[in-house]
This record gives sequence, structure tokens and C-alpha cells, in this order.
Amino acid sequence: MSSEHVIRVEGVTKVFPVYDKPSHRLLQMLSPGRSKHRWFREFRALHDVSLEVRRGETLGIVGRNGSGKSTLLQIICGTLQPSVGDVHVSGRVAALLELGAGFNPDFTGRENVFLYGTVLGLTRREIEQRFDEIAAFADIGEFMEQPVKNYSSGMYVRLAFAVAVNVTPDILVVDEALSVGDEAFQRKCFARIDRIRDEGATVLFVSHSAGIVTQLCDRAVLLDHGELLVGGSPKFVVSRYHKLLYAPPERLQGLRMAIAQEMSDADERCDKGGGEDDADLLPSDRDDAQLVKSSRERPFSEEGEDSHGWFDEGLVPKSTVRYDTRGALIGKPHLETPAGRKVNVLRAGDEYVYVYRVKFTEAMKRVRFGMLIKTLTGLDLGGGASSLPDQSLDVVEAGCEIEARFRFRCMLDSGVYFLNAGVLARLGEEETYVDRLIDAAMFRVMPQPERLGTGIVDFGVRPQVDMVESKEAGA
Ligand SMILES: Nc1ncnc2c1ncn2[C@@H]1O[C@H](COP(=O)(O)OP(=O)(O)OP(=O)(O)O)[C@@H](O)[C@H]1O
Repeated sequence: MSSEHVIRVEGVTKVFPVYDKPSHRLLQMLSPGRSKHRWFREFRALHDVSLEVRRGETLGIVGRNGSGKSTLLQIICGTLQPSVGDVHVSGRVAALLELGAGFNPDFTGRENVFLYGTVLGLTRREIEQRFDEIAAFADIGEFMEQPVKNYSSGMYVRLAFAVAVNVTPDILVVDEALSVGDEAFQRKCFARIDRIRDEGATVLFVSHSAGIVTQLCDRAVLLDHGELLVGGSPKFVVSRYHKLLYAPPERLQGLRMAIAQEMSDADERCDKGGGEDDADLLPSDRDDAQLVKSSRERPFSEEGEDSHGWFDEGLVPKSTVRYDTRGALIGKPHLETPAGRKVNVLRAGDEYVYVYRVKFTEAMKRVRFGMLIKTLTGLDLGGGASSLPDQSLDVVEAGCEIEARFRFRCMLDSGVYFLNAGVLARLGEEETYVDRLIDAAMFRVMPQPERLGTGIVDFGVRPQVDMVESKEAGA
């Protein structure tokens, strides 16, 4: 394996024995070694799969249910052995596989942290050093001392993720698990995955969400019936995945062959923006992803207080990070209606104000303020600055407190979003951040029952459909 590649899968086939009745498993075990009769059928979950993953690359693995994604990940992680073929993996692999994998249900959370850490090659001392950080990330309180069989699925994932991201993995494997848990925790996980990628780790990501794969991954592969059909840019691969997903059964076989034939061309489309992409003609994937659950939705009335939204105390980001503080401190970030009522559950189409305060402990020159709205996965959607650089506040004295207000119209699809805040000033010749709060606040946009728009941002598209030729006129 070249030093550039950290994973190489060569001609891997995986065959599982399938027993029609539970008693057949027992009969097979009792059959003499040379007995010709087999009490099972063979099911081929993977067929001749070859794949290379480079150091630092984020690879998305997509495919319909039962296509072999989890089997492939388990083989890469070493928890399953291939029936045929070879797998070479270099470095520490931390895996967040489907629920149920990894932990011993009878052990407490704490014991499992030590068990899992040891399996990943950490010494007891190393795990002890990281334990507090793992516990803080998991944020499951007293449950850390309870057997994990008493955990909810959300708690289980929290602990599993906390361990996986805190063992400094060379390769992080994430299998759909992030769809469990609340949005604030999901955002924290995506932010941590970003950091792990920035530090040069390789990430394998199994997801049914086209949005996540296209946004997070450098490259993707499509598995179908255990075969690797195609690989290439995420947009290209996701569009082929969608074609398969929505194809009528009679066209499926022909489509599979056509996609497999494109395989040879796909390498040329490896840049993220490149590639033929017809995914946007297909039904939105935001619903099948369902990452943004509407757990705290409630119907809104057209009139009265709630019609412009309300405040949900549970919507508190867990991924807030402060960068760059140098004589200025951002505080109290929140959203208000134009009338000044604090809200964080918004109605699409209405206007809101993003407000935060900044305390200056040092005098500053050329000061201005900024904001940014992001998705749960960290995609920058848009924002704004309080002024152009040459129109910034000339001087702000030490001891001053300034309130920055950004009025905007909420042109977003239903879901959960995050807000950044930043203060810029001239230090020497350079304009630089003097305080920056990432994921300072979060908000939810209520579902819109009559929405015609698709995608995250509502451009206010006004459709018009005209009959340009009727049958009678053409006859
Ligand atoms: N231990 C096993 N014994 C028999 N069949 C198995 C076993 N594990 C997996 N399979 C079968 O192998 C196929 C691939 O399963 P796998 O879980 O890898 O698919 P997947 O793409 O991850 O699916 P999903 O998206 O539903 O999680 C499925 O048909 C599954 O039923």
C-alpha cells in the first residue's frame, strides 16, 4: 500500500450462511465435518469490492438498504473477516457503527469507555487522562455509572461518539449513527468531525442523506447488491444513487448496468463541483435524511403572540466555541421579533433580528460586527457585516458596551440552524477578529404546510404554467 493510501480493500467478497430455520443452525453445528449436506444457503453480502482511500480523505458510502455498506465498514474495521480478498488498514480506526456494536451491555458507561479505549490501543493512563473530556462530550451525567443496557439509543450514541472522537483516530468510521440524538448534539458531532478532518484524519461516512454526503465528502462510492457500482465526485455518485432509489423495478437491472459502465469515466469527475448532476431533478433528500427532527414542533396560529414564533428553552447549542478574543467579548446572542420579543422558533417568511452585545476591555479602531447562519452540518448559508470596512466605527473606547443588531428575513426551509457572531477591528495594519463565537445561538424554523419551494433557501420562486398549444388547436 502506498503511504498515501490508508485503506486498501482488494477483491473482497463476504458470504453469510443463512439458515431457513433456527434448528438448522444447530444441525449444521452437529454435522460431522465431512458431511456433504449443508443446512444453510449462502448469501453474498459483498461481491468483489475493491477500494482505496487516501490519507485525509473523507469518503461517503451510499447505497440502498441492504446494499452492503455496514458489512464493508465492519470488514474495514476488522470486526468481520472477508470470505475472499484482502483488506489493509494503517492507523487507529475509531468506529461509530450501527447501534448495538461496540459496547458490552452489562458494563457501565465508564467501564465501556475503558474497554473501548483499550481495544483502540490506548493505555489505561491515556484513557484516564481523556476520561473527563469524554464524559463532558457525552454529557449523560449519572448514567455514566449505569450499565449501558439501561441507556436510551440517544445516550448510547452520545457515549460511543464521545469515545470515538476523543481517541485521536487516524480513521474515523461513522455509520448513520448521527441521525440519533438532538440537533444540538448533532451539530457538536459535525463540528468535531470537521476538526478531526482538519487534523488530517481519514473519515468514512455512511449516510442516506445526499446533502450530508455532498457537503462533507471529497469522494463517494455507490454500493448496490453488494457490488461497488460507481465511484467519483459526491454529486455525481449521489445522483446515480437517487436514480436507483427512485427507479421502477423493471428498469432497475438496466440502470445498474448503465451506472456500472460509467465507472471508468468517474475518476475524471473527482473534483467536488464537477460531474454531471441531475440530483436536483429528483425528490428532495432533506426528508429522507430527517436529520432535523421536529421533536418540539407545535402548531402555530395565524394570529396572536405565537404567529411570529416563540421561545423554546431547549434550543441551546452545545457546540459553542470562542475564538480570537482580544479585548472584546461577545455576549447574550439571541433572536428577537422586530417588536423585541425573544424567539428561537421562527416562521418562514417573517422578519427577525439577531442581537448580541460586545463588551470592550481595550480601546479599538475601525470596529465592525458580523453574523453568519449555518446548517446543522456546518454549511455556511449566508450572513452579513454591520458595515463596509471603510465605514466601520472609528474608535471604541475601553469599557464601552455595544449592541449589534442584524435584521433579516427568514427565507429558510423547516429545520434547525446555527448562528455565528464576530467582531472585527484594525490591529496594526490588518483587520482581524477580536472576538468570534461559533454556534453562538440556534433556532428552529417551523414546518410550512403549503410550501412549494425546494431546498434549504427559499428564493421566493413564483411558478407560472401556461398551455402553449392545446390538442384542438394543433389538430
Ligand atoms: N450476519 C449476517 N447474516 C446473514 N446476512 C447478513 C448478515 N449481516 C448482513 N447480512 C445481509 O447482508 C446484506 C447487506 O447488509 P448490510 O447491513 O451491510 O447493508 P446496508 O447497506 O448497511 O443496509 P442498511 O442501509 O439497511 O443499513 C443484507 O441483505 C443483510 O440482510
